[in-house]
Amino acid sequence: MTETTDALEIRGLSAGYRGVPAIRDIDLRVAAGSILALLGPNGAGKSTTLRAAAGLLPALGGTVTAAGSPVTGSVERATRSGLCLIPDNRGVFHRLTVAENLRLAKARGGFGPALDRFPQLRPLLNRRCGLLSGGEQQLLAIAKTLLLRPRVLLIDEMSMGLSPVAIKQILPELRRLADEDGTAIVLVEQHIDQALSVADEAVVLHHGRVVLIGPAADLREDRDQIQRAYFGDKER
Ligand SMILES: Nc1ncnc2c1ncn2[C@@H]1O[C@H](COP(=O)(O)OP(=O)(O)OP(=O)(O)O)[C@@H](O)[C@H]1O
Repeated sequence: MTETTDALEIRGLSAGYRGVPAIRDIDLRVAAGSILALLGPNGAGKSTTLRAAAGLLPALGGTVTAAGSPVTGSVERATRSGLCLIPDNRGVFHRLTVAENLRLAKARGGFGPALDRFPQLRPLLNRRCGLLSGGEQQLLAIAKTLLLRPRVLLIDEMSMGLSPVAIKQILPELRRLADEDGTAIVLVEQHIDQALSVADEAVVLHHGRVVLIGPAADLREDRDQIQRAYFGDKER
């Protein structure tokens, strides 16, 4: 990629529920074509960070910029700037078929390009989404989002409920999306090794704050550092 500006820039972001911050002063930058693994123990604030970045939660402080445009606190502006969130429930409609779910993306050229990328979905087109496996549902969620040509893709709990085989199938697709389409991806993951295997950079949150940030390649070699961050040791 020749683009050098960050596709997603989060500065000093605080957000929470009923006015009580669950994340504080979060700084994150993700370049186009890059994958950031957002890690941390249960309740650290990973989902809250994604929701606030996507405008689903108002910011109590700080700013979010997507593809160069200010989008803080606005789903509409975030969507217009090409920011998409795949929530932990995948955001697919269980009573609709795979084809109907894909049609909802209202892609100008139809949903053919999504099937070219994920041919495994072709034989499932007429199946109701509720009858798909977890991995197939996640592939559908990614395929549907891909039709929107996201510049920034936020994925919450990517591998929740998926078998190791399904995870191994999906992670390279995310890498391809970043490498070939230049999409900036933030991946919230409980499986640290899987996340580090595909990410360029990783951030660990603890009690709503960033406690560790570094290149994924370095953190793969130094698991102790990640371990300590999960217990709240701040190393940056
Ligand atoms: N809807 C809500 N209302 C009130 N508090 C919430 C709500 N959602 C999350 N929280 C609280 O905000 C904090 C951060 O939660 P969040 O879901 O962002 O953490 P997480 O890192 O994604 O956790 P997990 O890995 O368990 O999904 C937690 O203390 C949680 O209890």
